[in-house]
Amino acid sequence: MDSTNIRPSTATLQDWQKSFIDYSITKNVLQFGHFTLKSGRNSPYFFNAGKFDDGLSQKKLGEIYAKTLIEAGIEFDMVFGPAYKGIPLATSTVYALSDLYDRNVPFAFNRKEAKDHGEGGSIVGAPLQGKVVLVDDVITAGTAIKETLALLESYPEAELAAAVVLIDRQEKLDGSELSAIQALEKTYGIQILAAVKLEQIMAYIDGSDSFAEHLAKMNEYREQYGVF
Ligand SMILES: O=P(O)(O)OC[C@H]1O[C@H](OP(=O)(O)OP(=O)(O)O)[C@H](O)[C@@H]1O
Ligand SMILES: O=C(O)c1cc(=O)[nH]c(=O)[nH]1
Repeated sequence: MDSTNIRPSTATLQDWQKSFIDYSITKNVLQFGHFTLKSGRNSPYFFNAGKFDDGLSQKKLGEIYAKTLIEAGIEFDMVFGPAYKGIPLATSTVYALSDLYDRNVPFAFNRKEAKDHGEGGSIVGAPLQGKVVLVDDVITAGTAIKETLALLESYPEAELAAAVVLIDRQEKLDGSELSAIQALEKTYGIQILAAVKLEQIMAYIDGSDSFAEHLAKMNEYREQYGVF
């Protein structure tokens, strides 16, 4: 790519966001290479929250979700984690809400395949009711959030009040100029919060020689699929 096409970064980063991105790189959660996304797009980077695979990681993540929710003043009654990667995130979030904010919040998660023995069903945990906050790792096309909205249609006492993700990939939906977050907020009126946006990840690695090649590929990807 011609370097004159690279848009200068205007993204600002708070210290905790820098620490989080740095930690994600250290844990190999934030990876660079060739990845096929659920949407079918070929991405030069991937955020694999499954590599947050120990107690300290989950503690840090729980704190980020809890802080994001509380500081945004979101009103909620329970937390929902969509399978699979949303499941540990939901437990870490409610643990942090209890530990740091003295709020004992119920949580639930789904099974990808309904169980037909034992307790049965596809929802595990607290009854789905009241204002639900979804926690997930990444938003790309918003499919996971739309699936949760569809699931909640069977639970008239529950409404999706908000969603919190770690990473907003800031990608245009096919045939649209809107990102998944913009489209979901517009269509369903739900608030979606992201701890870190792609532009902030790019600003963080900008200037580091070891990431220069990856950054160039991310710029190309962003020119093709990104919202600005
Ligand atoms: O915004 P979207 O286009 O839905 O993409 C993001 C979703 O994709 C991944 O989950 P995946 O469906 O791969 O399932 P997993 O949690 O079982 O890995 C990721 O954990 C998000 O939930
Ligand atoms: O869009 C996806 O499928 C996706 C992107 C990403 O960065 N991480 C992830 O788990 N899924």
